[in-house]
Amino acid sequence: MTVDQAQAQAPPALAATDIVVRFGGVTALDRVSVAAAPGEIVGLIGPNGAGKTTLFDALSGLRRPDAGRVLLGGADVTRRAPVWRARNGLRRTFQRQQLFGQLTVADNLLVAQEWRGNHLAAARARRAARADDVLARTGLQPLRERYAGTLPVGQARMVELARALADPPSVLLLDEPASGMTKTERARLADVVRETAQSGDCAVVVVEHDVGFVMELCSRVVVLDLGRVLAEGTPTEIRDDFAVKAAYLGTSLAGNASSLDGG
Ligand SMILES: Nc1ncnc2c1ncn2[C@@H]1O[C@H](COP(=O)(O)OP(=O)(O)OP(=O)(O)O)[C@@H](O)[C@H]1O
Repeated sequence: MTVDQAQAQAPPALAATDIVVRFGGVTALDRVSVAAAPGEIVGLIGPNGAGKTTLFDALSGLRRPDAGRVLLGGADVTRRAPVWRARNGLRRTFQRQQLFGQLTVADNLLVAQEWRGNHLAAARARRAARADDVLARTGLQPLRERYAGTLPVGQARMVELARALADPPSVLLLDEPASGMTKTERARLADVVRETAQSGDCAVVVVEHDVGFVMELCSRVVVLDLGRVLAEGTPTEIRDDFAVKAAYLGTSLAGNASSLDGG
């Protein structure tokens, strides 16, 4: 069975249907639906203010939608708190970093596993081994004893990703993970995300302003504009979609229209 066939058969790890979020008179999301299967990497792009972060907030439980449903592994979690979703496999990073700056890199990864609450020596050793494994996979081993708050932005972003992986996720939401990263860091980020999706059977949704990065990394792309799904398809289909180009032109992201053309 090919990966595509397996994904077609598997129930979505994450599915949101007809999500509506309003802020007073502003409809930030207007019946938005999005799904991601285990092993799939979905890109979520759109101009500033399109509703990308609001959708992540609804998916992760930080904002209760005015309408619509969020399913995690087939279970309706719409009314579940963020912590419940996190304990059931959903992890998220934020547009603005949310690291524990006064802890070391290694401790950031250990804290992420504390909710398991088992403090027997064997359990602690398992958590430390898992943190070591993730630090190695993300190239962060040399920084393990550094305070997270002292790291440059690209490395700090990688620590955020590593912390999200410290306890294996079934769904991973990444909000602008590549922002502030060097080219080398981006390449590593892409490798780690691919590996997480494939070997961890994890559904990944990536919000990223770097459209070229999204087109390279994702097998499917959803384009939001003014709180609605403007287009959805493979990177090639999205590149060819005139409406997508029109949405990007005339916004502060106009420069990315050329990324749509150039890949
Ligand atoms: N807390 C809030 N109160 C009022 N309006 C909000 C709030 N959060 C978001 N909005 C509005 O909702 C809409 C969607 O915002 P959102 O931040 O989700 O967009 P975005 O696509 O993530 O944008 P960006 O790419 O700039 O991060 C915008 O019109 C924004 O002004």
